[in-house]
Amino acid sequence: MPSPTSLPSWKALESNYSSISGIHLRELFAQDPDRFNKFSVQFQDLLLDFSKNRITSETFALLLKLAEEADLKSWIEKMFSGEKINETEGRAVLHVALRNRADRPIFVDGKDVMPEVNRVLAQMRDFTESVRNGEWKGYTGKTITDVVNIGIGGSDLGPYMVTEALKPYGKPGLSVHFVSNVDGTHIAETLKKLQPETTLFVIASKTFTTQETITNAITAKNWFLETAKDNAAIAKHFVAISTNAKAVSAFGIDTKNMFEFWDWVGGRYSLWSAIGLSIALFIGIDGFEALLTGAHEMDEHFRQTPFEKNIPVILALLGVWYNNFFGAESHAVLPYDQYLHRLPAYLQQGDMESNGKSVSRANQKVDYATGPIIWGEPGTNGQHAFYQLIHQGTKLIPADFLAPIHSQNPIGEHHPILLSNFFAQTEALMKGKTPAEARLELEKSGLAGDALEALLPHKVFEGNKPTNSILFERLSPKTLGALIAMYEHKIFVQGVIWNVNSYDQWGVELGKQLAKVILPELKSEGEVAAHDASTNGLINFYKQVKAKG
Ligand SMILES: O=P(O)(O)OC[C@H]1O[C@H](O)[C@H](O)[C@@H](O)[C@@H]1O
Repeated sequence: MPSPTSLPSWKALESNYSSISGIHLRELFAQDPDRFNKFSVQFQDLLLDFSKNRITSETFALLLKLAEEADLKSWIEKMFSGEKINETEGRAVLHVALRNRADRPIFVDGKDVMPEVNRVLAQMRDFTESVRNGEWKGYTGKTITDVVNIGIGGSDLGPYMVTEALKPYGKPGLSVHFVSNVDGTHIAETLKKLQPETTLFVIASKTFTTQETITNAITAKNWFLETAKDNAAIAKHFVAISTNAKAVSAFGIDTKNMFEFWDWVGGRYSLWSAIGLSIALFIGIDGFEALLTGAHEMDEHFRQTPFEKNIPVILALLGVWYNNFFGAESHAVLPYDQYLHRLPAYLQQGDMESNGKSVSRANQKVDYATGPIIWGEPGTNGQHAFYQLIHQGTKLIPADFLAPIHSQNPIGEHHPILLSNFFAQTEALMKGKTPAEARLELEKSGLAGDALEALLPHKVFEGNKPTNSILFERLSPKTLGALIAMYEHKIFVQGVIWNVNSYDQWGVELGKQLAKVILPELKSEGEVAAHDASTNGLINFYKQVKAKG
């Protein structure tokens, strides 16, 4: 696979960029009344309007050509057929198998993975139903009222984001909590609200070696045993989700209370696996399967739709366009739905841990930009915080706006007000306000002379800021599944174009290694001198102040 910058379409895009970078989106809309129809796609209840992007038909054609030249079609087939495309770890990448509702056989090392996937799903069904209908009892015979998922990264962000997003579908009387941070405050504040006899702990860790998760799990176990005083009671209150049965039983959880998944499921792609147990407990297994169905349908759309109508492909190509040709460093995710408040955080791991790479699949340092910085907040909160910078700052921030047509809480005028802000913001970002328009407004307000001239430049909006608008009927489990899968495939396509392995994460290792060295130093007597002056200084300052009590 050659460097993307050597592809003919890349060169053509460079000259396309030179010819269109001076053109304003206003002009593009004025030139072509059909622009919305040309640059929007509908898939089921979801509409993607990408007409407010700085592209012409020629740009779009060249971007599609880039996908062809990057051999995207065959990469998609490689992923869906279980090829080991995570080369540095020698693993297949098969989150699509977890939601393969068509049960199409998918082989890894000559073995169809689907029977195992279905077995664990059936185990999740049995377990979640018995907890939800009260058959599963705690050690004193009470039903479970609280589920605490202990996990971090991919073993936290997905289930947390989804249970927040699907709150209206949750079972009344059953609450879910998430503890991820090793900061004792996280678990302490969570446990304050809970009773050991009605609490179920779900210890979620692919490796079951993650320091934060094991530390939190031990604290949870100690807290539980302080009251239960009987190790046999653990079986009723602790279950594990992992690929590492040995470590699970070493921790003291019976492996019959373990839900398995496999090394071909990446952590940040694992909410579809048993890692989704807390989701299934909260919304029920049928709701969880609806989430899988939504994702599966997006998978099929991605696999089978020509690139020009393929939503993940289009989003990915537009991202490449801004990242590599306009030099945009970040990408904002702006959900106009309070239930999606954790989506930006979830996508930070999904995207940044996947494509935050600087070495190519050819094991060479890349000389082009790869994954963007992902950030965002729900609308309208963001409008009153950072939109100023998007509108009038010096940086180009492409953004995704997402919203449901129907609110789950249709109270008074709230939802039309929310959506009017969505539409207004994307319009304002696109159109801006010209100096002539701003002047007219100021004149109408009675301003004149030097005062007007001084204020005028501050009142001008350049506009020409690109946005994607993604509207969907309502935030159901199925639609949410489709939305998440849409972003997963967007990330995949960008990884293919940038020629990086989106499925390893070596960059998280160094800090872990060094923390292992520092932890005993914090506990030992005397000053440390083994690090650089800054690190020594910080550690010794900590020790001095700590010693004072
Ligand atoms: O599920 P675990 O094995 O506990 O891993 C939890 C997380 O930690 C790692 O350091 C990785 O950065 C993440 O990709 C992973 O999701």
